[in-house]
Amino acid sequence: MENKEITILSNIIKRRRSIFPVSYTQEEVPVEVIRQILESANYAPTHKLTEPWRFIVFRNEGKIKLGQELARLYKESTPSNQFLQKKYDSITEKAGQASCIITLNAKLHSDKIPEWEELAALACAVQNMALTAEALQVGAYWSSPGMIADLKEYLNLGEHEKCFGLFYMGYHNEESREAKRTPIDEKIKWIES
Ligand SMILES: Cc1cc2nc3c(=O)[nH]c(=O)nc-3n(C[C@H](O)[C@H](O)[C@H](O)COP(=O)(O)O)c2cc1C
Repeated sequence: MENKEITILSNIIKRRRSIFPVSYTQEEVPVEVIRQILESANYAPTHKLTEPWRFIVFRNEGKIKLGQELARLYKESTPSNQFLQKKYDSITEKAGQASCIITLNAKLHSDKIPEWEELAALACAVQNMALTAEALQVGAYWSSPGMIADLKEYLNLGEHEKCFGLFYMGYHNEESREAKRTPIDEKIKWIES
């Protein structure tokens, strides 16, 4: 008998693609849908149950201001001979195109476990979000521009909190596309004796 659960899960995993703001429609992702996506994040595995994932959801004027701050940080941190006006403009444009931007933060517990384990747990949480978004037909992608290292003050993060990315989301009109991956067999070694 066909196992429906594995078929559904496998389809969602393989179908999920990073969908970028340029493809988002202007239809708003409702707060309940955002909450449903974040609820999935909360079920990620977590060593010593530190549950390090923390999120700040930017919508409406909030996301526009975040875009302006990211653009300002880009300008501030880029030598004038490397500064690109096109890139500067695209940062605020992306914030305008997205329905919401979620900052992907982690609360570190350096007395309990190393930072990489907290980051790994956050990444598991983000994958849960991405798969849930796909199942709800919401486009999303994890963005990790250099400016996130300088966002701490703007985000008012605690002493032990760190930002590891931005999760852009929006309904979209993109055709489904195949994943670009080399075969898994090239990445597995079997040892049986
Ligand atoms: C930790 C992490 C950071 C990423 N940062 C960026 C980024 O800054 N810019 C970008 O265009 N894509 C970023 N991506 C998305 C990748 O480009 C994308 O996952 C990859 O091209 C594979 O495509 P797929 O997600 O559609 O399978 C990031 C993905 C991960 C997991």
